[in-house]
Amino acid sequence: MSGHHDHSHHHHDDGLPSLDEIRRVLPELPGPDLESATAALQREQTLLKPAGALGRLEELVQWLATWQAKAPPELTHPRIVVFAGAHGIAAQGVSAYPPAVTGQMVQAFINGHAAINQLAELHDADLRVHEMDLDNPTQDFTQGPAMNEAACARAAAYGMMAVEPGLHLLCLGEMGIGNTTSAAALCAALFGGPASDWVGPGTGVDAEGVKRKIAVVEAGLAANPSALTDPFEALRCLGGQELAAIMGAIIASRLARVPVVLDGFACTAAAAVLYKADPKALDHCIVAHRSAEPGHTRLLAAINKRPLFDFDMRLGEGSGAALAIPVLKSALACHLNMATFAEAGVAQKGERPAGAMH
Ligand SMILES: O=C(O)c1ccc[n+]([C@@H]2O[C@H](COP(=O)([O-])O)[C@@H](O)[C@H]2O)c1
Ligand SMILES: Cc1cc2nc[nH]c2cc1C
Repeated sequence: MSGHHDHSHHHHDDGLPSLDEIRRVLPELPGPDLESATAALQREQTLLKPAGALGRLEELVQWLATWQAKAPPELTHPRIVVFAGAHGIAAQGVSAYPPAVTGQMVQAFINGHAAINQLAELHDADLRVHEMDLDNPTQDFTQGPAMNEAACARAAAYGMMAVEPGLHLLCLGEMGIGNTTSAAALCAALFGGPASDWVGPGTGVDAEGVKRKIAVVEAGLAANPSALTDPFEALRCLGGQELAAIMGAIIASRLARVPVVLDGFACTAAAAVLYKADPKALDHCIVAHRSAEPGHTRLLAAINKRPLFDFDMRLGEGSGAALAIPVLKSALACHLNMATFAEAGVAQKGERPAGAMH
């Protein structure tokens, strides 16, 4: 030990946790609450339906109970958080839209003009939009790390602050022109394989654009050899502020007992950083949908997640995650309000018919 003033863990003067401190929380994250899971399962088994007949709706209620640590679980306070970040590589022509759209869409979210506004309102979810330093895009990662240690840690800590105890569900989303290129580079660093395995059309670039994206991802990996050595280093070198914030929000949710719904490709890529550091770190997360972005299918396999639905969506901004809210509410309404066999006076499986001859 080096005495009282050990500065070896990159403590920042701003009092925010460093990436190393975030890394060291992972082994200490709370596990599943099996008591609540069991209580929810026991009620499920009494309800008026053939055993297992509500399929994944039954699983979802168990999942809510397990990670809220509450039986029955609740879903009157869902929150949707959208983090917006600006990417240096957006200047390389990797998106079908100009970089300025990131800030313009933030304004649209504030004005209630976007798809996510409609979904949040329809499903009574509290929508929060966090704009992350849009005037200061990350560095172009083909030239070196996208973020320095402090910027990445600050973004992660900012994401952690978007979570409060008492929330029943957190739906995560992102907005960031260029971030499918960043996410593809992150996936290639985390899981290997050629850049072409992870790159797709994003907002809708043509075949030439996809080639350009592949070249940018390859150049990014070549310029950041350290990204292959560690998941948090991959995030710092190839990620973006909104992706670091999503990573932080996932950890904070686990600590606050808030189950998490992940959205599409970039959102899942940010989560995959944690999976790579500790496969149990995403046990409190579900992936709402399979994005139309082709790399998402490979990414879902890499983190061992099965999405709830596949609607060919590729919007981002938390839209897929928001669509999981009515599914979860439906599952919970059945769990809370159905009658039991006994209450309804309906015969159980294998019960002897009343008055049957023997
Ligand atoms: O959610 C997805 O899977 C998804 C797939 C393609 C594009 N997006 C959205 O489009 C933006 C990134 O696309 P791009 O082409 O600029 O890299 C970003 O704002 C995302 O929210 C989102
Ligand atoms: C218009 C537009 C809306 C979006 N929402 C999330 N990503 C987006 C990208 C674009 C281009």
